[in-house]
Amino acid sequence: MTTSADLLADLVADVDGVFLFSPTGSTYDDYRDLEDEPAVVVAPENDHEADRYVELPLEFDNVRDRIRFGIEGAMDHGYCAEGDVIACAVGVFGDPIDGVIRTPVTESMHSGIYDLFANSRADPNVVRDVFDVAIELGKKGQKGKPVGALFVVGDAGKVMNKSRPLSYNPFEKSHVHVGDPIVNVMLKEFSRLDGAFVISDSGKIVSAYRYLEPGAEGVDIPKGLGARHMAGGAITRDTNAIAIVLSESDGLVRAFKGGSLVLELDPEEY
Ligand SMILES: Nc1ncnc2c1ncn2[C@@H]1O[C@H](COP(=O)(O)OP(=O)(O)OP(=O)(O)O)[C@@H](O)[C@H]1O
Ligand SMILES: [Mn+2]
Repeated sequence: MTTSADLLADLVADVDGVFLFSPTGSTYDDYRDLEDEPAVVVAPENDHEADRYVELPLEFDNVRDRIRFGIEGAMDHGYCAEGDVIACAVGVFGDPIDGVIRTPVTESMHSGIYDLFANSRADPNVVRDVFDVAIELGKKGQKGKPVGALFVVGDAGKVMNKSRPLSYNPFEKSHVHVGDPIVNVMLKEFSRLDGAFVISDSGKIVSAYRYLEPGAEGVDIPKGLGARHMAGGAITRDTNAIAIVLSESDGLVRAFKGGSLVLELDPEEY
């Protein structure tokens, strides 16, 4: 007689590695002394001082994105490689781990989501802060109305060279950084107006109201997206910046790098 537990055990049979997504201390302790390869911890902080650790810069409510991020990060650290099969223990409904997902490490897992944070010119914390602003703006809108916004992050000198002002720059002589508490308020206020925000590698807001003029050649952007997304995508091909775009029409936050769409998030899920 086979029990359902036997069948379910097949899910984790013969895996090459176990990834624990934001485990509690006691869960991590249970795995600490495994005979096989130690588990990889994927979490916002390395609370348990795991030897094999991938930092999660955003919560990634979408479990697929979370797993993709963890696997790409782990590949980058040399914790797994193409062809491996991984058991990912994740919290789908909340904090404690409540699910296990078996996934092979394949080229198609590689969406560039890790690369976006880890290998951008801008500081990963700056990238995260800009995502936070875009997500918050997407949730709340401006006085209840949906707003769109375009943030170009990193390689600011080159971005400035490939753009022109649409209006006076309110950040001209200021030294405001994306992480500053006042910034959320300011960016929300200015996002009602046209153009892009330009942000430096270290998070300084260089300009608002920039009209981007990149070459649109060789840009691979899904059909149906308009000028804001096209300009945002294209500038990331012409420069080493990344673009984070909040769409006024569908409310989604998208990120572009190297001229391609690498991430799509729904602010309502955060
Ligand atoms: N080249 C550009 N540089 C900076 N901002 C731009 C550029 N092109 C368009 N925008 C901004 O995007 C706004 C919306 O344009 P459009 O509707 O064509 O874009 P979209 O990609 O469909 O974005 P949304 O999904 O928010 O509607 C414009 O009002 C303008 O503020
Ligand atoms: Mn539009």
